[in-house]
Amino acid sequence: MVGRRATGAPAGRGDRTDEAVWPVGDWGVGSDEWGQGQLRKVTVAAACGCSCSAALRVFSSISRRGHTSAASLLLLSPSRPASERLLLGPSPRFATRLQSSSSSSSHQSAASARRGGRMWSSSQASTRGVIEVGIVEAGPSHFPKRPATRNSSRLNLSRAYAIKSSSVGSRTRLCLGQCCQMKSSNCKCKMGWSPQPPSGLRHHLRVYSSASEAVLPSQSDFSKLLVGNEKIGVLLLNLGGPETLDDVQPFLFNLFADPDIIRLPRLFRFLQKPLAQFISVARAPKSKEGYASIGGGSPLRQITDAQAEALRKALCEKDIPAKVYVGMRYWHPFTEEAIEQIKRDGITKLVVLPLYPQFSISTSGSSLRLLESIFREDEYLVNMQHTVIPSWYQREGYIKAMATLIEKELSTFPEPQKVMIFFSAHGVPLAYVEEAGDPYKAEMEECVDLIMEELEKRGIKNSCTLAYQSRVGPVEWLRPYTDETIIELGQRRVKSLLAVPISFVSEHIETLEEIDVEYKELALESGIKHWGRVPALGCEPTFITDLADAVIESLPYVGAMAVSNIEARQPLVPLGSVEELLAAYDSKREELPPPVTVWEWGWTKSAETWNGRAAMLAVLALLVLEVTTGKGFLHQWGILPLFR
Ligand SMILES: C=CC1=C(C)c2cc3[nH]c(cc4nc(cc5[nH]c(cc1n2)c(C)c5CCC(=O)O)C(CCC(=O)O)=C4C)c(C)c3C=C
Ligand SMILES: [Fe+2]
Repeated sequence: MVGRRATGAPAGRGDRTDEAVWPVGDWGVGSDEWGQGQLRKVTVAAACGCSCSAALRVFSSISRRGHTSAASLLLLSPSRPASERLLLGPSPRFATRLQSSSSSSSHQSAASARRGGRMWSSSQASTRGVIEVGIVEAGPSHFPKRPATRNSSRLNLSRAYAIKSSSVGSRTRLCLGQCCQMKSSNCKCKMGWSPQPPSGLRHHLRVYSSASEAVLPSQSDFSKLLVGNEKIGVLLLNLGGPETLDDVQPFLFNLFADPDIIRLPRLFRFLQKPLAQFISVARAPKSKEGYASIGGGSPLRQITDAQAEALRKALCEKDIPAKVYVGMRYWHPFTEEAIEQIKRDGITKLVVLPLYPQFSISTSGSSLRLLESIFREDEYLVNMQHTVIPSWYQREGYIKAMATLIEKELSTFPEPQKVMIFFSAHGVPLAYVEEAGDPYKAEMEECVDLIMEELEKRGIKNSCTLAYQSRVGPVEWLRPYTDETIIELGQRRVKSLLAVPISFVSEHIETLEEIDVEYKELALESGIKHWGRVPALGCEPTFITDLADAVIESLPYVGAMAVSNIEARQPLVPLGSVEELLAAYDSKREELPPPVTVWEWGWTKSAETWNGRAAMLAVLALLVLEVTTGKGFLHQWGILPLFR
């Protein structure tokens, strides 16, 4: 990855919407509940990015339920020429792009081509604020009445509102961000739900029905449409960290007892807790040293709480009254505690938002797995509608916020254009990516591409590198390693490095100690003359606003539709239920080899690690023996007494 450069602008970003391509007469909302049997034509449309994938997901749900024979889905993106319509067959897998060849070259950037040319992917759409329309046509026989289910992810087409914003263009964002922003001092919903959204908001929203077309009156504005009588909750998921030095060992125990962190083969699962106990006790002294050096505990809780409050305010300013909860995976406030509070508050719609921009089995995946087990066993939660935003590294607001931080930090260097931008991501064991299909590495690389593209648009053309930090244990992790890369860059006479922590959105031990202290020291020793570090996003306003937009964009789909990303051929679905996301993921997953018991002889990469460790142990044992007994090779050769 060293020296990778991102070129070109993503397709369609910033394109002006052409009203002419909107088949206005043809689209509308099926006002019937799913399965009334009267629906001849249903249009699923929504603004702002999630629509394309949402339409795909509706279509895919229909396909999966066997109602496919006459159904077809036409996706129209107003930010693209009419020639780029997608006609989807019985499954999105067989998507055919109509007349795509004529337009693809002009609209597909090098970066999107590198990412597989997913011109219709929701991730790109949501990055761009595109409005897209999907039309499902089917006769009554294709919409048989569905029995009511307890499944929280049931498909309910009446919830798929058609929304059209009059201010079309690259920044449509459901209109809310532009014409309805209120100053935080005006924010009425301090701690709960405002009974009525403020009146006088002009959303320019039009809701179409298959029979008629009507402009929404102001009191039935968009936020009311989304919120209605629902009590909306947002659950922020994060890892958690020890708040005192006494918390360190039990925190480490919780972490290593997680089968998504230390993966043992089924047969050895009974060893999970004893192993966690052993490793946590063994690692605690080193970890404690680290936490002691950053003030005696992790700042993660405080920062995440502040982000939750900032997000609540941002949502409130956008007329979406919601409660925001924090659920940590390995320390207080535990996810279980957050869920109890959600139940006590009577939340009816929940948006689950992991605070990791990129998805990994070991982070968001682990928290979702926990949620799944909690949801499955609880009557209230089974019936509560929810959706998950599994990763959001591609969102425009996040990318721009990161670019702005980098730009600002670059300007502090004596020669900004000569600085190498050093993206350092938390690593994961290689087997997660190569054997278990963790999308983490792919998402990380795409994320770096997007940030570099954004910087390039601002005229910043520095070189960059991506490496992985914080490896733990004897297995091989994602390469290149941060420490080795720093040394290599020093040898290549790179003189200025700007470290960018890319997998975290808050400061914690791995930024404050590992990057700021250990890697800085290593860099200076390796010949780097100028070192800088970009701060984590924390409560940076552009970032928080973007998270709020992500939540708002997901609301029409809470409980309405969810389908596997794999089925829809997305890099990762922007939305889905916990259950379906994990089901999709699990169906692809292979059992990982055990991380600790792997032993290979020969000169493979992992054998190198193990053989090296075995040799070190043997040498150490000989040394101890020699020092304690005073006999051995070193004494015979007269070497050891020299050190006395
Ligand atoms: C994207 C972020 C993270 C990934 C991926 C991740 C994977 C991962 N981590 C460990 C082991 C440890 N992680 C520890 C702390 C820690 N890790 C992350 C983030 C990711 N981990 C955070 C935010 C924190 C909390 C830091 C804090 O301030 O408290 C620790 C404890 C700290 C230490 O002793 O170094 C360990 C251990 C593994 C094994 C893993 C993937 C399998
Ligand atoms: Fe970690």
